[in-house]
Amino acid sequence: MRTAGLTRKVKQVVLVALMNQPCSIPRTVPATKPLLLSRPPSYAPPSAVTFTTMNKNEEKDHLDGVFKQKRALRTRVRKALKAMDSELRSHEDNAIQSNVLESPWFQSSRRLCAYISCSALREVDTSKLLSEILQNPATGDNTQSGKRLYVPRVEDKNSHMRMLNISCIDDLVANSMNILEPAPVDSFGNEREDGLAFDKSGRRIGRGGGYYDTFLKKYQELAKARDWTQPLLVALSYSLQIMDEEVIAVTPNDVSLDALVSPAGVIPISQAALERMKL
Ligand SMILES: Nc1nc2c(c(=O)[nH]1)N(C=O)[C@@H](CNc1ccc(C(=O)N[C@@H](CCC(=O)O)C(=O)O)cc1)CN2
Ligand SMILES: Nc1ncnc2c1ncn2[C@@H]1O[C@H](COP(=O)(O)OP(=O)(O)OP(=O)(O)O)[C@@H](O)[C@H]1O
Repeated sequence: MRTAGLTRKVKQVVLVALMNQPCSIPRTVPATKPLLLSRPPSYAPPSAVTFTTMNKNEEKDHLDGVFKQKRALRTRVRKALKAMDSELRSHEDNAIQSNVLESPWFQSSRRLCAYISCSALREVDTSKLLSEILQNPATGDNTQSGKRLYVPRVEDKNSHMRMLNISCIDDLVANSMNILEPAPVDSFGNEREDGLAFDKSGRRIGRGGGYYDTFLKKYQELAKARDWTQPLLVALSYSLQIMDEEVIAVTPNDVSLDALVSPAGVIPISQAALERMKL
């Protein structure tokens, strides 16, 4: 991964696509009351799966159970999102983006990784955030002011995704899934800079491709090896996507969130988020 220009003190934030990525919140977290989409499934695995106590067959059965639960939850959340009232959706899109724009951690961040929302997939809108970031660009290697934006580009079907730097919305073209993403080279034929990353806490579930988990794990390891500050992993979430704790089944490969932004406000989860967000 090319990481030119990333320094350990630079403030980085990653905004995660939360189309059907419900998150569980520890009960100790203040702020908004989590909405329970459904009752917890009868089979709720522990958060840290202790594979060491399982033999190979038990491990396989356990993982199959977890993936089955994830599929069922994805289907339920997808349906709830499709049925969501369009006025409520638009109200929540605005509230979530305002909450991000008003946050000191967003304002002070210098490198942001954000998904390009796809309304057909009912993802929380990011258009206002993207415009704000692109209107206030960092110039050259100056990381003291302005922001750099990195957006996802799927590289192959083996869950590989990169986060590439763009400086203008016109840098994006629709891919085979009808999601906008950047070409690997810019209009001058130069390779785009890539980079980004995260930390531990809130559970999440994605679309099942493993793209985010693979990417985040790799970046976390890189940041650790280079002694960089771990970036904040922040999920944008409609109210109905926020689950009670332990509802989401996880495997050891699932990367946890630092914080959620719901229409009602910012919900810090990890210690890193509590420190950086200082509510
Ligand atoms: N805006 C956005 N960009 C993103 C992602 C994302 O979830 N949202 N990704 C995150 O991985 C990566 C692309 N992966 C994707 C994986 C599945 C689908 C998708 O359309 N899934 C359908 C179900 C398809 C099926 O029937 O299996 C869906 O979720 O409804 C889209 C993107 C990178 N870019
Ligand atoms: N029964 C299974 N055993 C082992 N691996 C599986 C099984 N079912 C699915 N997988 C794989 O696990 C990977 C990650 O799935 P997971 O549910 O963690 O994705 P996700 O967190 O929803 O995706 P993303 O990280 O893109 O948001 C996928 O590549 C999937 O193919």
